[in-house]
Amino acid sequence: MQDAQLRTGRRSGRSGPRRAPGDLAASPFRADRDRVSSSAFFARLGGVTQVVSPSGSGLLLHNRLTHSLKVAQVARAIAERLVADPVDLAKMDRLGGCDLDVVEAAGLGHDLGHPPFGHLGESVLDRLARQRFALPDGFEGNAQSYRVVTRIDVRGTDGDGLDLTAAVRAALLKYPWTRLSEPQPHPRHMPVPPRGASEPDEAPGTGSAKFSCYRTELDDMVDARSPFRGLLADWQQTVEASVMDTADDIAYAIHDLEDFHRVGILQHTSVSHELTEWLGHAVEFAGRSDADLAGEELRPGCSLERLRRRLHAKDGWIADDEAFVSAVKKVVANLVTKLLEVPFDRSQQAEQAVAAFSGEWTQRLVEGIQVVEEPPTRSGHVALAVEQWHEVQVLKFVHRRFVLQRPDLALHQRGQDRLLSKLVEALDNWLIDRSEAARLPHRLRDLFDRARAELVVLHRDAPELLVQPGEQVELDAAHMERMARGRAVIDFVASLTDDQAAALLEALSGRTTRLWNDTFVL
Ligand SMILES: Cc1cn([C@H]2C[C@H](O)[C@@H](COP(=O)(O)OP(=O)(O)OP(=O)(O)O)O2)c(=O)[nH]c1=O
Repeated sequence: MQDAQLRTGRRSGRSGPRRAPGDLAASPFRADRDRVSSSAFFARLGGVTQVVSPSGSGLLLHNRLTHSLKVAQVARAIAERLVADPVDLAKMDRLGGCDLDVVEAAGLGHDLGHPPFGHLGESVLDRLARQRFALPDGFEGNAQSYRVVTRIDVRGTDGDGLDLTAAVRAALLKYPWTRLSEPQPHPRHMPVPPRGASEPDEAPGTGSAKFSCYRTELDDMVDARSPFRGLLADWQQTVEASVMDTADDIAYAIHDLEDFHRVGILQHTSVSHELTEWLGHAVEFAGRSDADLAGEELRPGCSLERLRRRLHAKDGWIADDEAFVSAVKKVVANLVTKLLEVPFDRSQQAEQAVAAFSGEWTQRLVEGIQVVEEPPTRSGHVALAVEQWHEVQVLKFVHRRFVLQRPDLALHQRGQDRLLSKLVEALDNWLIDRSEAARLPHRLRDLFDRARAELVVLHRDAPELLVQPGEQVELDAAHMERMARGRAVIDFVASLTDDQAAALLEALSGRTTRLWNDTFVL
Protein backbone atom coordinates (compact mmCIF):
# COMPACT_ATOMS: atom_id res chain seq x y z
CA MET A 1 0.00 0.00 0.00
CA GLN A 2 1.22 3.53 -0.63
CA ASP A 3 2.23 5.87 2.18
CA ALA A 4 -0.48 5.48 4.85
CA GLN A 5 0.13 9.07 5.94
CA LEU A 6 -1.13 10.29 2.55
CA ARG A 7 -4.35 8.31 2.84
CA THR A 8 -5.12 9.81 6.24
CA GLY A 9 -4.38 13.38 5.11
CA ARG A 10 -7.14 15.91 5.79
CA ARG A 11 -7.63 19.26 4.04
CA SER A 12 -7.00 21.03 7.34
CA GLY A 13 -3.45 19.72 7.19
CA ARG A 14 -3.94 17.14 9.94
CA SER A 15 -2.93 13.60 9.12
CA GLY A 16 -1.94 10.36 10.79
CA PRO A 17 -3.35 8.68 13.83
CA ARG A 18 -3.56 11.77 16.10
CA ARG A 19 -7.03 12.31 17.44
CA ALA A 20 -8.58 15.58 16.23
CA PRO A 21 -10.69 17.65 18.63
CA GLY A 22 -14.24 16.32 18.76
CA ASP A 23 -13.39 12.80 17.58
CA LEU A 24 -14.07 9.93 19.96
CA ALA A 25 -12.27 7.33 17.84
CA ALA A 26 -8.49 7.29 17.63
CA SER A 27 -8.36 5.75 14.16
CA PRO A 28 -8.76 8.51 11.53
CA PHE A 29 -10.97 6.36 9.30
CA ARG A 30 -13.18 5.34 12.18
CA ALA A 31 -13.39 9.00 13.16
CA ASP A 32 -14.57 9.74 9.61
CA ARG A 33 -17.24 7.08 9.83
CA ASP A 34 -18.45 8.73 13.06
CA ARG A 35 -18.32 12.19 11.49
CA VAL A 36 -20.59 11.03 8.69
CA SER A 37 -23.06 9.12 10.86
CA SER A 38 -23.40 11.95 13.38
CA SER A 39 -24.01 14.56 10.70
CA ALA A 40 -27.43 16.22 10.45
CA PHE A 41 -27.29 15.52 6.70
CA PHE A 42 -27.15 11.82 7.52
CA ALA A 43 -30.13 11.95 9.89
CA ARG A 44 -32.06 13.80 7.19
CA LEU A 45 -31.84 10.77 4.89
CA GLY A 46 -34.55 9.12 7.03
CA GLY A 47 -37.01 11.52 5.39
CA VAL A 48 -35.78 11.14 1.82
CA THR A 49 -37.25 8.88 -0.87
CA GLN A 50 -35.45 5.75 -1.95
CA VAL A 51 -38.09 4.89 -4.55
CA VAL A 52 -41.27 6.05 -2.80
CA SER A 53 -41.45 8.79 -0.21
CA PRO A 54 -41.08 7.58 3.42
CA SER A 55 -43.99 9.82 4.44
CA GLY A 56 -46.30 7.97 2.06
CA SER A 57 -45.14 4.47 2.90
CA GLY A 58 -44.48 4.42 6.63
CA LEU A 59 -41.86 1.96 7.75
CA LEU A 60 -42.60 -0.68 5.15
CA LEU A 61 -40.18 0.63 2.56
CA HIS A 62 -36.54 1.62 2.66
CA ASN A 63 -35.65 5.26 2.76
CA ARG A 64 -32.23 6.72 1.93
CA LEU A 65 -31.11 6.28 5.55
CA THR A 66 -31.94 2.58 5.87
CA HIS A 67 -30.51 2.13 2.37
CA SER A 68 -27.25 3.83 3.36
CA LEU A 69 -26.96 1.65 6.47
CA LYS A 70 -27.32 -1.45 4.28
CA VAL A 71 -24.77 -0.22 1.79
CA ALA A 72 -22.30 0.37 4.64
CA GLN A 73 -22.98 -3.12 6.01
CA VAL A 74 -22.59 -4.84 2.65
CA ALA A 75 -19.50 -2.77 1.77
CA ARG A 76 -17.82 -3.78 5.01
CA ALA A 77 -18.72 -7.44 4.48
CA ILE A 78 -17.22 -7.34 0.97
CA ALA A 79 -14.04 -5.70 2.23
CA GLU A 80 -13.73 -8.20 5.11
CA ARG A 81 -13.91 -11.08 2.68
CA LEU A 82 -11.38 -9.59 0.29
CA VAL A 83 -8.77 -8.60 2.88
CA ALA A 84 -8.95 -12.10 4.39
CA ASP A 85 -7.60 -13.54 1.14
CA PRO A 86 -3.83 -12.91 0.90
CA VAL A 87 -3.89 -12.87 -2.91
CA ASP A 88 -6.71 -10.30 -3.09
CA LEU A 89 -5.11 -8.30 -0.29
CA ALA A 90 -1.83 -8.08 -2.16
CA LYS A 91 -3.62 -7.00 -5.35
CA MET A 92 -5.59 -4.31 -3.50
CA ASP A 93 -2.47 -3.03 -1.75
CA ARG A 94 -0.85 -2.53 -5.15
CA LEU A 95 -3.90 -0.47 -6.19
CA GLY A 96 -3.93 1.83 -3.14
CA GLY A 97 -5.43 -0.32 -0.39
CA CYS A 98 -8.75 -1.37 1.05
CA ASP A 99 -9.66 -0.45 4.61
CA LEU A 100 -12.83 -1.67 6.34
CA ASP A 101 -13.60 1.64 8.02
CA VAL A 102 -13.05 3.58 4.80
CA VAL A 103 -15.56 1.51 2.86
CA GLU A 104 -18.05 1.70 5.70
CA ALA A 105 -17.73 5.50 5.89
CA ALA A 106 -18.21 5.72 2.12
CA GLY A 107 -21.30 3.50 2.30
CA LEU A 108 -22.81 5.68 5.00
CA GLY A 109 -21.96 8.90 3.18
CA HIS A 110 -22.61 8.04 -0.47
CA ASP A 111 -26.15 9.52 -0.58
CA LEU A 112 -25.72 12.56 1.71
CA GLY A 113 -26.51 14.89 -1.17
CA HIS A 114 -29.53 13.02 -2.45
CA PRO A 115 -32.34 15.59 -2.78
CA PRO A 116 -35.97 15.19 -1.72
CA PHE A 117 -37.92 12.67 -3.84
CA GLY A 118 -34.89 10.60 -4.88
CA HIS A 119 -34.08 10.25 -8.57
CA LEU A 120 -37.00 12.39 -9.61
CA GLY A 121 -35.67 15.25 -7.43
CA GLU A 122 -32.27 14.79 -8.98
CA SER A 123 -33.49 15.23 -12.54
CA VAL A 124 -35.77 18.19 -11.68
CA LEU A 125 -32.98 20.06 -9.88
CA ASP A 126 -30.59 19.33 -12.74
CA ARG A 127 -33.05 20.73 -15.29
CA LEU A 128 -33.68 23.86 -13.21
CA ALA A 129 -30.00 24.41 -12.46
CA ARG A 130 -29.11 24.32 -16.16
CA GLN A 131 -32.16 25.98 -17.69
CA ARG A 132 -33.37 28.49 -15.11
CA PHE A 133 -29.98 29.41 -13.64
CA ALA A 134 -27.58 28.67 -16.55
CA LEU A 135 -25.30 26.62 -14.30
CA PRO A 136 -23.20 24.40 -16.59
CA ASP A 137 -22.59 21.93 -13.74
CA GLY A 138 -26.32 21.47 -13.19
CA PHE A 139 -27.15 19.12 -10.35
CA GLU A 140 -26.06 15.55 -9.67
CA GLY A 141 -26.71 13.57 -6.47
CA ASN A 142 -23.18 12.14 -6.26
CA ALA A 143 -21.55 15.52 -6.85
CA GLN A 144 -23.89 17.04 -4.28
CA SER A 145 -22.84 14.38 -1.73
CA TYR A 146 -19.23 15.37 -2.35
CA ARG A 147 -20.12 19.06 -1.96
CA VAL A 148 -21.88 18.30 1.32
CA VAL A 149 -18.89 16.53 2.89
CA THR A 150 -16.28 18.94 1.58
CA ARG A 151 -18.09 22.30 1.79
CA ILE A 152 -21.60 22.56 3.15
CA ASP A 153 -21.75 20.34 6.22
CA VAL A 154 -19.82 21.58 9.23
CA ARG A 155 -18.16 20.16 12.28
CA GLY A 156 -16.86 22.45 14.96
CA THR A 157 -15.95 25.97 14.06
CA ASP A 158 -12.89 25.44 11.89
CA GLY A 159 -13.37 25.42 8.16
CA ASP A 160 -15.79 23.92 5.69
CA GLY A 161 -17.09 20.39 5.37
CA LEU A 162 -16.40 17.37 7.54
CA ASP A 163 -12.65 17.51 6.89
CA LEU A 164 -12.53 13.82 5.98
CA THR A 165 -9.36 11.90 5.16
CA ALA A 166 -8.20 11.63 1.56
CA ALA A 167 -9.01 7.90 1.41
CA VAL A 168 -12.61 8.39 2.53
CA ARG A 169 -13.17 11.37 0.22
CA ALA A 170 -11.73 9.35 -2.68
CA ALA A 171 -13.95 6.40 -1.74
CA LEU A 172 -16.99 8.65 -2.12
CA LEU A 173 -16.02 9.44 -5.71
CA LYS A 174 -18.01 6.84 -7.65
CA TYR A 175 -17.51 8.85 -10.83
CA PRO A 176 -14.17 10.61 -10.29
CA TRP A 177 -14.62 13.32 -12.90
CA THR A 178 -16.46 16.62 -13.29
CA ARG A 179 -19.33 17.01 -15.72
CA LEU A 180 -17.45 18.61 -18.58
CA SER A 181 -13.78 19.26 -18.09
CA GLU A 182 -11.71 17.14 -15.69
CA PRO A 183 -9.63 15.03 -15.82
CA GLN A 184 -8.25 15.76 -19.25
CA PRO A 185 -8.85 14.19 -21.69
CA HIS A 186 -12.37 13.93 -20.28
CA PRO A 187 -13.51 10.30 -19.82
CA ARG A 188 -16.68 10.85 -21.86
CA HIS A 189 -14.41 11.03 -24.93
CA MET A 190 -12.79 7.61 -24.32
CA PRO A 191 -13.56 4.96 -26.99
CA VAL A 192 -15.48 3.00 -24.33
CA PRO A 193 -16.24 5.51 -21.56
CA PRO A 194 -16.45 4.33 -17.95
CA ARG A 195 -19.97 3.67 -16.61
CA GLY A 196 -21.80 6.97 -16.14
CA ALA A 197 -19.31 9.05 -18.15
CA SER A 198 -21.19 9.11 -21.48
CA GLU A 199 -23.56 11.94 -22.30
CA PRO A 200 -27.24 11.15 -21.99
CA ASP A 201 -28.71 10.50 -25.47
CA GLU A 202 -31.51 12.98 -24.82
CA ALA A 203 -29.21 15.83 -23.76
CA PRO A 204 -26.22 16.05 -26.10
CA GLY A 205 -23.62 18.65 -25.20
CA THR A 206 -24.40 18.64 -21.48
CA GLY A 207 -21.44 16.48 -20.42
CA SER A 208 -21.37 13.22 -18.48
CA ALA A 209 -24.67 11.79 -17.26
CA LYS A 210 -23.07 11.05 -13.90
CA PHE A 211 -20.18 12.70 -12.13
CA SER A 212 -19.04 12.95 -8.54
CA CYS A 213 -17.62 16.46 -8.43
CA TYR A 214 -18.78 19.93 -9.45
CA ARG A 215 -16.12 22.24 -10.82
CA THR A 216 -16.24 24.17 -7.52
CA GLU A 217 -14.89 21.17 -5.57
CA LEU A 218 -12.26 20.20 -8.14
CA ASP A 219 -9.30 21.14 -5.93
CA ASP A 220 -10.67 18.84 -3.26
CA MET A 221 -11.11 15.94 -5.67
CA VAL A 222 -7.54 16.36 -6.92
CA ASP A 223 -6.27 16.43 -3.32
CA ALA A 224 -8.30 13.34 -2.34
CA ARG A 225 -7.02 11.41 -5.35
CA SER A 226 -3.37 12.43 -4.97
CA PRO A 227 -2.39 9.38 -2.85
CA PHE A 228 -3.55 7.14 -5.71
CA ARG A 229 -1.65 8.90 -8.48
CA GLY A 230 0.42 6.41 -10.47
CA LEU A 231 -1.57 3.46 -9.09
CA LEU A 232 -4.88 4.16 -10.85
CA ALA A 233 -5.86 6.00 -14.01
CA ASP A 234 -7.34 9.45 -13.26
CA TRP A 235 -10.84 8.29 -14.21
CA GLN A 236 -10.72 5.00 -12.30
CA GLN A 237 -12.48 4.52 -8.97
CA THR A 238 -10.30 3.67 -5.99
CA VAL A 239 -10.71 0.08 -4.79
CA GLU A 240 -12.68 1.40 -1.82
CA ALA A 241 -15.02 3.40 -4.09
CA SER A 242 -15.61 0.25 -6.16
CA VAL A 243 -16.50 -1.69 -3.03
CA MET A 244 -19.03 1.00 -2.06
CA ASP A 245 -20.43 1.18 -5.61
CA THR A 246 -20.88 -2.61 -5.83
CA ALA A 247 -22.46 -2.67 -2.36
CA ASP A 248 -24.92 0.04 -3.47
CA ASP A 249 -25.98 -2.07 -6.46
CA ILE A 250 -26.34 -5.24 -4.39
CA ALA A 251 -28.27 -3.49 -1.60
CA TYR A 252 -30.92 -1.87 -3.72
CA ALA A 253 -31.26 -4.72 -6.25
CA ILE A 254 -32.43 -6.82 -3.31
CA HIS A 255 -34.24 -4.42 -1.00
CA ASP A 256 -36.28 -2.71 -3.72
CA LEU A 257 -37.90 -6.06 -4.56
CA GLU A 258 -38.36 -6.91 -0.90
CA ASP A 259 -40.07 -3.53 -0.36
CA PHE A 260 -42.57 -3.82 -3.18
CA HIS A 261 -43.40 -7.40 -2.28
CA ARG A 262 -44.29 -6.13 1.21
CA VAL A 263 -46.70 -3.55 -0.12
CA GLY A 264 -48.24 -6.00 -2.57
CA ILE A 265 -47.16 -4.19 -5.74
CA LEU A 266 -45.00 -6.97 -7.14
CA GLN A 267 -47.53 -9.39 -8.59
CA HIS A 268 -46.59 -13.03 -8.86
CA THR A 269 -48.47 -13.63 -12.11
CA SER A 270 -47.07 -10.79 -14.17
CA VAL A 271 -43.47 -11.24 -13.04
CA SER A 272 -43.71 -14.98 -13.51
CA HIS A 273 -45.19 -14.61 -17.00
CA GLU A 274 -42.50 -12.25 -18.16
CA LEU A 275 -39.65 -14.47 -17.04
CA THR A 276 -41.07 -17.89 -17.93
CA GLU A 277 -42.37 -16.79 -21.34
CA TRP A 278 -38.91 -15.58 -22.21
CA LEU A 279 -37.32 -18.79 -20.91
CA GLY A 280 -39.77 -20.88 -22.92
CA HIS A 281 -39.20 -18.97 -26.17
CA ALA A 282 -35.66 -17.63 -25.84
CA VAL A 283 -34.58 -18.88 -29.26
CA GLU A 284 -37.64 -17.44 -30.97
CA PHE A 285 -37.18 -14.08 -29.21
CA ALA A 286 -33.52 -13.99 -30.21
CA GLY A 287 -34.51 -14.39 -33.88
CA ARG A 288 -36.79 -11.34 -33.91
CA SER A 289 -35.73 -7.96 -35.18
CA ASP A 290 -35.71 -4.90 -32.88
CA ALA A 291 -38.66 -3.52 -34.86
CA ASP A 292 -40.67 -6.73 -34.30
CA LEU A 293 -40.03 -6.52 -30.60
CA ALA A 294 -41.06 -2.87 -30.45
CA GLY A 295 -44.35 -3.81 -32.10
CA GLU A 296 -45.08 -6.45 -29.45
CA GLU A 297 -44.26 -4.42 -26.41
CA LEU A 298 -46.95 -5.93 -24.20
CA ARG A 299 -46.18 -9.54 -24.98
CA PRO A 300 -44.64 -11.18 -21.89
CA GLY A 301 -40.95 -11.86 -22.45
CA CYS A 302 -40.37 -8.95 -24.85
CA SER A 303 -39.03 -6.58 -22.25
CA LEU A 304 -36.63 -9.19 -20.93
CA GLU A 305 -35.38 -9.86 -24.46
CA ARG A 306 -34.74 -6.15 -24.85
CA LEU A 307 -32.71 -6.23 -21.64
CA ARG A 308 -30.61 -9.10 -23.03
CA ARG A 309 -29.88 -7.06 -26.16
CA ARG A 310 -29.08 -3.93 -24.18
CA LEU A 311 -26.57 -5.82 -22.05
CA HIS A 312 -24.79 -7.05 -25.17
CA ALA A 313 -24.78 -3.56 -26.69
CA LYS A 314 -23.53 -1.72 -23.60
CA ASP A 315 -21.62 -4.34 -21.69
CA GLY A 316 -20.29 -6.70 -24.35
CA TRP A 317 -17.19 -7.26 -22.17
CA ILE A 318 -19.26 -9.36 -19.75
CA ALA A 319 -22.67 -10.08 -21.35
CA ASP A 320 -23.08 -13.81 -21.85
CA ASP A 321 -26.21 -15.64 -23.00
CA GLU A 322 -25.64 -18.75 -20.93
CA ALA A 323 -25.13 -16.69 -17.78
CA PHE A 324 -28.25 -14.67 -18.65
CA VAL A 325 -30.40 -17.81 -18.94
CA SER A 326 -29.13 -19.15 -15.60
CA ALA A 327 -29.71 -15.77 -13.97
CA VAL A 328 -33.33 -15.71 -15.17
CA LYS A 329 -33.80 -19.29 -13.90
CA LYS A 330 -32.33 -18.37 -10.54
CA VAL A 331 -34.62 -15.35 -10.21
CA VAL A 332 -37.62 -17.51 -11.12
CA ALA A 333 -36.64 -20.03 -8.43
CA ASN A 334 -35.73 -17.59 -5.68
CA LEU A 335 -37.94 -14.60 -6.29
CA VAL A 336 -40.99 -15.80 -8.18
CA THR A 337 -41.39 -19.22 -6.60
CA LYS A 338 -40.03 -18.81 -3.09
CA LEU A 339 -41.10 -15.24 -2.38
CA LEU A 340 -43.87 -13.92 -4.62
CA GLU A 341 -46.00 -17.06 -4.66
CA VAL A 342 -47.32 -16.28 -1.17
CA PRO A 343 -48.71 -12.75 -0.72
CA PHE A 344 -47.15 -10.75 2.11
CA ASP A 345 -49.55 -10.63 5.07
CA ARG A 346 -47.21 -9.57 7.87
CA SER A 347 -47.35 -13.04 9.40
CA GLN A 348 -44.19 -14.46 10.87
CA GLN A 349 -43.98 -16.86 7.95
CA ALA A 350 -44.19 -14.00 5.47
CA GLU A 351 -41.48 -12.07 7.34
CA GLN A 352 -39.31 -15.18 7.36
CA ALA A 353 -39.70 -15.58 3.61
CA VAL A 354 -38.58 -11.98 3.06
CA ALA A 355 -35.64 -12.37 5.45
CA ALA A 356 -34.58 -15.59 3.72
CA PHE A 357 -34.81 -13.98 0.27
CA SER A 358 -32.77 -10.99 1.32
CA GLY A 359 -30.21 -12.96 3.35
CA GLU A 360 -29.59 -15.64 0.73
CA TRP A 361 -29.22 -13.19 -2.15
CA THR A 362 -26.97 -10.83 -0.22
CA GLN A 363 -24.69 -13.67 0.75
CA ARG A 364 -24.60 -15.08 -2.76
CA LEU A 365 -23.79 -11.72 -4.34
CA VAL A 366 -21.18 -10.75 -1.75
CA GLU A 367 -19.48 -14.12 -2.29
CA GLY A 368 -19.36 -13.41 -6.00
CA ILE A 369 -17.08 -10.39 -5.68
CA GLN A 370 -13.60 -10.48 -7.09
CA VAL A 371 -10.57 -8.23 -7.44
CA VAL A 372 -9.57 -7.63 -11.05
CA GLU A 373 -6.18 -6.07 -11.62
CA GLU A 374 -6.85 -4.82 -15.15
CA PRO A 375 -10.60 -4.36 -15.53
CA PRO A 376 -12.34 -3.19 -18.70
CA THR A 377 -13.16 0.52 -18.63
CA ARG A 378 -16.82 -0.01 -17.66
CA SER A 379 -15.88 -1.94 -14.54
CA GLY A 380 -14.01 -1.20 -11.33
CA HIS A 381 -11.15 -3.19 -9.81
CA VAL A 382 -13.66 -4.80 -7.47
CA ALA A 383 -16.61 -6.30 -9.30
CA LEU A 384 -19.21 -9.04 -9.36
CA ALA A 385 -18.31 -12.30 -11.11
CA VAL A 386 -20.07 -13.04 -14.42
CA GLU A 387 -22.96 -15.09 -12.97
CA GLN A 388 -23.78 -12.70 -10.16
CA TRP A 389 -23.46 -9.68 -12.45
CA HIS A 390 -26.22 -11.12 -14.64
CA GLU A 391 -28.37 -11.92 -11.62
CA VAL A 392 -28.19 -8.31 -10.44
CA GLN A 393 -29.17 -7.12 -13.93
CA VAL A 394 -32.24 -9.38 -13.90
CA LEU A 395 -33.25 -8.36 -10.35
CA LYS A 396 -32.98 -4.67 -11.29
CA PHE A 397 -34.97 -5.37 -14.45
CA VAL A 398 -37.87 -6.81 -12.45
CA HIS A 399 -37.96 -3.67 -10.32
CA ARG A 400 -37.74 -1.32 -13.30
CA ARG A 401 -40.36 -3.16 -15.33
CA PHE A 402 -42.92 -3.88 -12.62
CA VAL A 403 -42.47 -0.95 -10.22
CA LEU A 404 -40.79 2.05 -11.83
CA GLN A 405 -42.91 1.89 -14.99
CA ARG A 406 -46.21 2.01 -13.11
CA PRO A 407 -48.53 4.89 -14.07
CA ASP A 408 -49.46 5.54 -10.41
CA LEU A 409 -45.80 6.12 -9.60
CA ALA A 410 -45.50 8.39 -12.64
CA LEU A 411 -48.53 10.38 -11.46
CA HIS A 412 -46.99 10.84 -8.04
CA GLN A 413 -43.69 11.93 -9.55
CA ARG A 414 -45.31 14.47 -11.85
CA GLY A 415 -46.74 16.10 -8.75
CA GLN A 416 -43.33 16.07 -7.07
CA ASP A 417 -41.80 17.66 -10.17
CA ARG A 418 -44.27 20.55 -9.94
CA LEU A 419 -43.74 20.88 -6.22
CA LEU A 420 -39.95 21.17 -6.52
CA SER A 421 -40.15 23.52 -9.50
CA LYS A 422 -42.48 25.87 -7.65
CA LEU A 423 -40.38 25.70 -4.50
CA VAL A 424 -37.23 26.64 -6.39
CA GLU A 425 -39.06 29.51 -8.08
CA ALA A 426 -40.47 30.79 -4.78
CA LEU A 427 -37.08 30.70 -3.05
CA ASP A 428 -35.42 32.39 -6.00
CA ASN A 429 -38.02 35.17 -5.87
CA TRP A 430 -37.35 35.60 -2.18
CA LEU A 431 -33.62 36.01 -2.89
CA ILE A 432 -34.39 38.54 -5.65
CA ASP A 433 -36.62 40.62 -3.38
CA ARG A 434 -34.22 43.27 -2.07
CA SER A 435 -36.69 44.57 0.48
CA GLU A 436 -36.50 41.16 2.19
CA ALA A 437 -32.70 40.99 2.26
CA ALA A 438 -32.53 41.42 6.03
CA ARG A 439 -35.16 38.75 6.66
CA LEU A 440 -33.86 36.00 4.40
CA PRO A 441 -33.45 32.60 6.02
CA HIS A 442 -29.89 32.71 7.39
CA ARG A 443 -29.01 29.40 5.85
CA LEU A 444 -30.08 30.53 2.40
CA ARG A 445 -28.11 33.74 2.78
CA ASP A 446 -24.98 31.81 3.86
CA LEU A 447 -25.35 29.50 0.88
CA PHE A 448 -25.76 32.47 -1.43
CA ASP A 449 -22.61 34.14 -0.05
CA ARG A 450 -20.70 30.91 -0.50
CA ALA A 451 -21.92 30.40 -4.07
CA ARG A 452 -21.11 33.99 -5.03
CA ALA A 453 -17.57 33.73 -3.63
CA GLU A 454 -17.00 30.44 -5.49
CA LEU A 455 -18.22 31.92 -8.75
CA VAL A 456 -15.91 34.93 -8.39
CA VAL A 457 -12.95 32.56 -8.15
CA LEU A 458 -14.11 30.55 -11.15
CA HIS A 459 -14.67 33.73 -13.14
CA ARG A 460 -11.09 34.73 -12.41
CA ASP A 461 -9.50 31.31 -13.07
CA ALA A 462 -11.58 29.62 -15.76
CA PRO A 463 -14.41 31.85 -17.06
CA GLU A 464 -15.05 29.48 -19.98
CA LEU A 465 -16.39 26.95 -17.46
CA LEU A 466 -19.19 29.33 -16.49
CA VAL A 467 -20.73 29.15 -19.95
CA GLN A 468 -22.76 26.14 -21.05
CA PRO A 469 -21.34 24.51 -24.19
CA GLY A 470 -22.78 26.11 -27.32
CA GLU A 471 -24.16 29.16 -25.49
CA GLN A 472 -23.20 32.81 -25.85
CA VAL A 473 -23.65 34.80 -22.65
CA GLU A 474 -22.07 37.85 -21.15
CA LEU A 475 -20.72 37.06 -17.72
CA ASP A 476 -21.87 40.38 -16.31
CA ALA A 477 -22.91 41.05 -12.71
CA ALA A 478 -26.56 40.15 -13.34
CA HIS A 479 -25.62 36.81 -14.87
CA MET A 480 -23.20 36.00 -12.08
CA GLU A 481 -25.85 36.84 -9.52
CA ARG A 482 -28.39 34.61 -11.28
CA MET A 483 -25.96 31.70 -11.12
CA ALA A 484 -25.14 32.35 -7.45
CA ARG A 485 -28.86 32.47 -6.57
CA GLY A 486 -29.32 29.23 -8.46
CA ARG A 487 -26.56 27.33 -6.68
CA ALA A 488 -27.76 28.63 -3.29
CA VAL A 489 -31.39 27.67 -3.87
CA ILE A 490 -30.41 24.27 -5.24
CA ASP A 491 -28.11 23.61 -2.25
CA PHE A 492 -30.90 24.70 0.08
CA VAL A 493 -33.59 22.55 -1.50
CA ALA A 494 -31.27 19.54 -1.83
CA SER A 495 -30.77 19.54 1.93
CA LEU A 496 -34.48 19.23 2.79
CA THR A 497 -36.44 16.07 3.47
CA ASP A 498 -39.46 15.23 1.30
CA ASP A 499 -41.83 16.52 4.00
CA GLN A 500 -39.84 19.69 4.56
CA ALA A 501 -39.95 20.49 0.86
CA ALA A 502 -43.73 20.04 0.78
CA ALA A 503 -44.29 22.03 3.99
CA LEU A 504 -42.03 24.85 2.85
CA LEU A 505 -43.93 25.24 -0.39
CA GLU A 506 -47.23 25.21 1.53
CA ALA A 507 -45.94 28.06 3.69
CA LEU A 508 -44.50 30.02 0.76
CA SER A 509 -47.80 29.67 -1.08
CA GLY A 510 -49.81 31.01 1.88
CA ARG A 511 -51.63 27.69 2.27
CA THR A 512 -50.77 27.16 5.92
CA THR A 513 -51.77 29.20 8.94
CA ARG A 514 -49.22 27.55 11.22
CA LEU A 515 -46.35 29.88 11.93
CA TRP A 516 -44.12 28.16 14.46
CA ASN A 517 -43.72 24.49 13.82
CA ASP A 518 -40.95 21.98 13.70
CA THR A 519 -41.37 20.95 10.10
CA PHE A 520 -38.48 23.06 9.00
CA VAL A 521 -36.01 25.39 10.57
CA LEU A 522 -35.04 28.51 8.71
C1 LIG B 1 -33.18 5.01 -12.12
C2 LIG B 1 -34.14 5.05 -10.96
C3 LIG B 1 -33.80 4.50 -9.76
N1 LIG B 1 -34.65 4.53 -8.72
C4 LIG B 1 -34.25 3.92 -7.45
C5 LIG B 1 -33.96 2.46 -7.56
C6 LIG B 1 -32.89 2.29 -6.51
O1 LIG B 1 -33.48 2.12 -5.22
C7 LIG B 1 -32.15 3.59 -6.51
C8 LIG B 1 -30.95 3.53 -7.40
O2 LIG B 1 -30.40 4.72 -7.47
P1 LIG B 1 -29.06 5.11 -6.66
O3 LIG B 1 -29.06 4.51 -5.30
O4 LIG B 1 -28.93 6.56 -6.70
O5 LIG B 1 -27.92 4.32 -7.42
P2 LIG B 1 -27.43 4.24 -8.91
O6 LIG B 1 -26.24 3.37 -8.78
O7 LIG B 1 -28.46 3.82 -9.88
O8 LIG B 1 -27.06 5.70 -9.28
P3 LIG B 1 -25.88 6.56 -8.71
O9 LIG B 1 -24.64 5.87 -9.08
O10 LIG B 1 -26.09 7.89 -9.34
O11 LIG B 1 -26.05 6.63 -7.22
O12 LIG B 1 -33.08 4.56 -6.99
C9 LIG B 1 -35.89 5.14 -8.82
O13 LIG B 1 -36.65 5.17 -7.87
N2 LIG B 1 -36.24 5.70 -10.01
C10 LIG B 1 -35.42 5.68 -11.08
O14 LIG B 1 -35.80 6.22 -12.13
